[in-house]
Amino acid sequence: MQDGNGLDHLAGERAMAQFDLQAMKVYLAGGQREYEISTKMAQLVANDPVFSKEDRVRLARKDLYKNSLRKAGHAWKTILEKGLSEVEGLKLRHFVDEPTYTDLHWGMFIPAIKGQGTEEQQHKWLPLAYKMAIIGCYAQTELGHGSNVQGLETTATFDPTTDEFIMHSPTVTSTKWWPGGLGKASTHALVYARLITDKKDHGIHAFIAPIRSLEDHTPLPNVTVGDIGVKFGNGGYNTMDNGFLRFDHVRIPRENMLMRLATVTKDGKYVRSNKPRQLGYGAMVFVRQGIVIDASIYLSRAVTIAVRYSAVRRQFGNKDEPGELQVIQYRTQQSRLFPLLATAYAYRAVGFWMKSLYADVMKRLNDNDFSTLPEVHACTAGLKSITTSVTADGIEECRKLCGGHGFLCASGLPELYAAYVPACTYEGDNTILLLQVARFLLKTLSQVSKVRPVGTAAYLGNIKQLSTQNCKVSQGHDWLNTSVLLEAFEARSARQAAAVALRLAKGSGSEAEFQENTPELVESARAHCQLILVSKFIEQLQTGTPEGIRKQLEVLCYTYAFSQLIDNAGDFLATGYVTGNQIALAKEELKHMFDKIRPNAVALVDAFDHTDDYLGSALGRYDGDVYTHLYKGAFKESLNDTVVVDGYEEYLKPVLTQNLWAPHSKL
Ligand SMILES: CC/C=C\C/C=C\C/C=C\C/C=C\CC/C=C/C(=O)SCCNC(=O)CCNC(=O)[C@H](O)C(C)(C)COP(=O)(O)OP(=O)(O)OC[C@H]1O[C@@H](n2cnc3c(N)ncnc32)[C@H](O)[C@@H]1OP(=O)(O)O
Ligand SMILES: Cc1cc2nc3c(=O)[nH]c(=O)nc-3n(C[C@H](O)[C@H](O)[C@H](O)COP(=O)(O)OP(=O)(O)OC[C@H]3O[C@@H](n4cnc5c(N)ncnc54)[C@H](O)[C@@H]3O)c2cc1C
Repeated sequence: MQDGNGLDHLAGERAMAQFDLQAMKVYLAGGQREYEISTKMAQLVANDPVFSKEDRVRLARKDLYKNSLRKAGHAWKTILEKGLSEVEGLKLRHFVDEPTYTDLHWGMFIPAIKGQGTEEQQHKWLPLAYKMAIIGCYAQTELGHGSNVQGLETTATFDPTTDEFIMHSPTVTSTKWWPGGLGKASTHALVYARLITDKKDHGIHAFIAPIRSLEDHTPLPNVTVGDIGVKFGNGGYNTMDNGFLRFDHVRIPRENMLMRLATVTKDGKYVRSNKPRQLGYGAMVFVRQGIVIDASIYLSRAVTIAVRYSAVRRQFGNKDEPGELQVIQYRTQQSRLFPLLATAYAYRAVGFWMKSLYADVMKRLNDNDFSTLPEVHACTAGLKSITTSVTADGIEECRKLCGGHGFLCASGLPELYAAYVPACTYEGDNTILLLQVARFLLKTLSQVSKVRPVGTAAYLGNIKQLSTQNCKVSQGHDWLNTSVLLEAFEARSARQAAAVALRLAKGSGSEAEFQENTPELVESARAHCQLILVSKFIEQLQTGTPEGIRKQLEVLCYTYAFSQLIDNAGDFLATGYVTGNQIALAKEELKHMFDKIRPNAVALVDAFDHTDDYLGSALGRYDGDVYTHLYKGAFKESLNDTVVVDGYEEYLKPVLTQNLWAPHSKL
């Protein structure tokens, strides 16, 4: 999608491409219809001055937030006026590209009501939420507890005399802290609190609490609410009003407890449904599955900037070629950049699969089949963890790949990083989530002789074979076989999981021993997730990929798998499945892959189809006209509003003129 001003500095690069660019764009968008919607919504946002991202990094917090409210309001107005569908509206908000209260309203508040509300409750709340007559947030985390959801302290005590719950924040640490949209925008909070009936604590349940007046937006009586303060980076996540919230014996009607999983009757009786209580964590599972595609999008933005810039940037030369070399020609640049490009493609493919996995589990849950829930939980938690960690590190690596200019906000990369890096913490701290995967693996292994593992854990059913047979690769091209690659990842993961399971089984079963082994447990969870990523990327390729792009996708898939193998060579070697020589052969194959990517690199990032507006980067411009725009950009800097800087008279002039006393001068 070219929106540069004519001259294409990257035309030579684009002419080298060896695949069907349009087919790749459609593939990455998830289909022809999705491609058309994306294109339309991207242009709609790019052409509307209200959505401009200019100056975002220079705005003070108050202005930044107000501007963000303006954009969110304008987005909603646009959706209504143009009669956009739900999918179009979602895409439009995506291209507005600012974290804001609507993310939580649509992404967590509504899904939680759908998942945990009875039909009657859905009937009451969803129409209000869908037309945004109320704005909701997801208020789970407190000052004292985030990861440990069972440790939350807010109470909801049932009062049968009035048929109400009394919401209360008994300690400082019980203050709700972090919920996005809570600080200034929300009228309602989905509050996770300890349910107490007749002095009995039934654990954590969800309640809808009105927190601000629908008349004038002031906090309701006995509700203390506000924004928690400025966060990391300029712009970034500061467009979001992450908030605090305290209740001082605030009464809400009994019907405001979401009662699909458990009910409190009028006379105060607590009745659990026969559904697993983990369904109360459903909104987190929903967002975690969506985060995988999101990771691909963020990483692809950074990679687009770094690839285009690396093709424009020239440093040094060699005696064999005239002029200076494009930095993308350097093997070191390729070995840092191309695996990230391949990773962005891998996460896209796996993200598509995640959507189908989620759709499948939802269908099963509707039919009261809960059998795949543990596997889906482990999968969404693990892939959320790996993809966000890799993406955050990848954005930072792309910044370094752009040299000094990457450090300028004009590169778009600092802000991208600041907006993205909290993904490693929200929706579950990444280590906590890997420990969940590890627990799942241990449980699966402990039952393997009785219960055949399914889905992404099915390979653990072959644990004996995977533990005894070693890798057969003897020449480089032996690695160019997806079964060989898959078996390597399966064997490494199975062996790592079995080793730590065995060590724990030999012990006393104490919590201390478990804690002692958590580093190995996290490593084994990571190995399992890397296997899922490689195997699902391969599987997606093998199911109906158009001819014009298959070869390139295969190259990217091998690049991804080989770079994972090499980056984790220590683990692979330690399991004894592969030898040092086999790893060395994979390294050679990876270089061959880089040679195949090189002529296609710019086209492969063009296929992500990011507009210049969405990228917001002088380095990543479609037309490659980097230097002109970096230079022009400097004149937008507020320090350059005046030729002589504000502060000269007070602070610079005295330094320059009061030279009577010069203690360091020897003259
Ligand atoms: C439209 C949007 C679509 C997509 C979004 C796309 C992109 C998103 C972009 C932006 C997102 C926007 C904003 C993000 C804002 C952020 C919001 C938040 O951060 S909300 C708060 C999130 N908090 C957490 O994630 C807390 C992490 N902690 C936990 O999840 C749990 O408490 C933990 C699992 C760690 C607790 O462990 P434990 O004490 O052991 O658990 P418990 O006793 O409760 O349960 C034990 C039992 O249950 C299993 N289990 C745990 N979680 C789940 C689950 N989610 N589903 C199913 N099962 C679960 C657990 O494995 C264990 O099982 P066993 O008994 O061992 O079998
Ligand atoms: C930008 C942003 C937006 C957010 N939005 C929301 C929101 O909308 N709604 C909401 O409810 N919450 C929200 N949160 C909160 C978020 O979900 C929590 O911060 C997150 O779940 C991590 O919990 P924590 O802060 O308690 O971290 P902690 O659990 O205190 O983690 C601190 C450190 O301790 C380690 N650790 C903790 N327990 C263990 C253990 N058992 N074993 C080993 N290591 C451990 C962690 O790995 C981490 O390194 C948001 C957070 C951020 C940053």
